[in-house]
Amino acid sequence: MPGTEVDVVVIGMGPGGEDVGARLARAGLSVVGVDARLVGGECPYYACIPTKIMIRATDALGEARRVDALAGSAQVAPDWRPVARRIRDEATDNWDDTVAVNRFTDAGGRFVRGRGRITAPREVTVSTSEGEQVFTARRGIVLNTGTDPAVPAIDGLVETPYWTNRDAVAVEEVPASLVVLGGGPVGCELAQVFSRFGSAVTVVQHADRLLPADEPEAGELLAARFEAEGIAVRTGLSAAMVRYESGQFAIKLDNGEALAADRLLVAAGRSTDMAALGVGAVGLPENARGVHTDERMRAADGLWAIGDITGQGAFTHMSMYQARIAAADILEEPDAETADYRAVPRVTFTDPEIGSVGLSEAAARERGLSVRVGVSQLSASSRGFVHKFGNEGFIKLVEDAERGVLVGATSAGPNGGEVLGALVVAVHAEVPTRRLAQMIYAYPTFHRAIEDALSRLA
Ligand SMILES: Cc1cc2nc3c(=O)[nH]c(=O)nc-3n(C[C@H](O)[C@H](O)[C@H](O)COP(=O)(O)OP(=O)(O)OC[C@H]3O[C@@H](n4cnc5c(N)ncnc54)[C@H](O)[C@@H]3O)c2cc1C
Ligand SMILES: NC(=O)c1ccc[n+]([C@@H]2O[C@H](COP(=O)([O-])OP(=O)(O)OC[C@H]3O[C@@H](n4cnc5c(N)ncnc54)[C@H](O)[C@@H]3O)[C@@H](O)[C@H]2O)c1
Repeated sequence: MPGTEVDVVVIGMGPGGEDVGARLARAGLSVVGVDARLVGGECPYYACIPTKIMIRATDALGEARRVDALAGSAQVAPDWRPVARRIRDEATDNWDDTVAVNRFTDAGGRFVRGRGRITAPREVTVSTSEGEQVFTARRGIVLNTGTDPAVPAIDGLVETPYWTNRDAVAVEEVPASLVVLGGGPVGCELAQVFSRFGSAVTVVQHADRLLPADEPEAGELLAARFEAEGIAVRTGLSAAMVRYESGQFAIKLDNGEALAADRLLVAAGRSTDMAALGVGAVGLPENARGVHTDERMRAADGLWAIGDITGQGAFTHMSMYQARIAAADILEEPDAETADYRAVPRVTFTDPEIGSVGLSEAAARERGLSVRVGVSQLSASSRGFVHKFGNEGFIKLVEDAERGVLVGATSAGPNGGEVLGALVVAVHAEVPTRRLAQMIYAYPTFHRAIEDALSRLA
């Protein structure tokens, strides 16, 4: 079928898709952006922004509860309504993307709401509420279709009104009790949010620890804090059966243990459907979990892929980073930047915050590097002494001893994600650990623990 000719079609307008589309349109290309749901993707409407608004409120509650120990007395009466209101009114415009669509069309792009599918090389067919539209993309197609919440194959689960992150961000009332299936970043962040707002929360985690992608010390730290705050954590377990009757979930774990809760949040990872995107039409495997790209984000002739589907880290900053690289390649910019994944930062915004960059100790050893590790506890630092309640955390450094540079680091504790910034520079710029040890670290800060961890490298 002959289609409308344009320069580029962007399928999926997540953070990176919106960015690459606007960059190309501003550069004078004719760009069609296609999204089946909301322009901006998961991050502003269902993920980063609404959950971080929840966490801002949760952190305020956590600090207020420390007043009695530090500064007199404070009565804390959590109220979810301001949180729900901020998410609905300030963050998501009641899940309306008019502002984002206008931002894209003001940049010169054309937006089509519908589901896009690659039907031939450089050809996209979009199913809209008014029928099908076909576009031929002279320069090519950019895929930024993201992921959906994975729903594990558990007996009875799909017949129940379980929540995913998309439901959890829109709740108007905090449930009295909640089971969270999955102890990754989504499960951990939301478990603490609902617990601090009064829910009785149990986290059921299949892996043997919370946040298994991070250093083991991070999972242990978080499990200890969860236990102290009354969040039950069951690791090494999953649900074998789920039922929903009379407003209650009945969950049978695979060790036979029975749990009951008002709500069940499924936070067990993400899924993709490559076959539905039609990647087979350009010779890519349809049963893959994502799309493999080169360092210019090229996936096939006339096809670029960015964001979660590239498997380089499901983060908004990754999607935006790759968008910049893909745009430069499509625009054939001289000396265009290429992708470098040595220093990918990630922060789980629990209290304590868990920030990490680069390789974990185990990953560095698996690569055969000659590893030295240095760990410093924040509670033993001057700032930790001053901070007292809520001072748990650590800095862990992973050095490639042969080259004398850091290849990975973790910063866990109060403002752990902010302290991480210095470590991201160190890993990214390969600053010699000798130079880092000669730096002056302000007293008494949490980041001064980096100096202590450097002195412990062994
Ligand atoms: C609860 C939660 C919290 C998170 N918090 C953070 C955080 O604090 N920091 C962080 O960096 N990351 C966070 N993330 C991850 C972050 O949301 C994603 O990495 C980010 O949204 C980037 O995804 P993306 O660019 O791949 O696309 P997405 O944001 O997933 O967007 C993809 C878009 O493509 C559209 N689409 C899909 N298929 C089609 C199709 N066939 N046709 C048309 N349109 C289609 C979808 O409708 C969607 O709008 C969080 C994720 C979750 C679930
Ligand atoms: N702050 C952030 O940057 C942030 C926040 C949230 C999510 N994210 C990103 O979004 C992505 C999705 O996060 P996520 O936490 O949903 O996924 P995840 O894959 O990181 O974690 C899911 C966890 O669920 C567990 N699990 C899987 N099946 C299970 C089952 N049947 N029963 C019990 N546990 C089970 C796994 O062991 C795993 O640890 C991640 O890649 C993450 O990096 C980032």
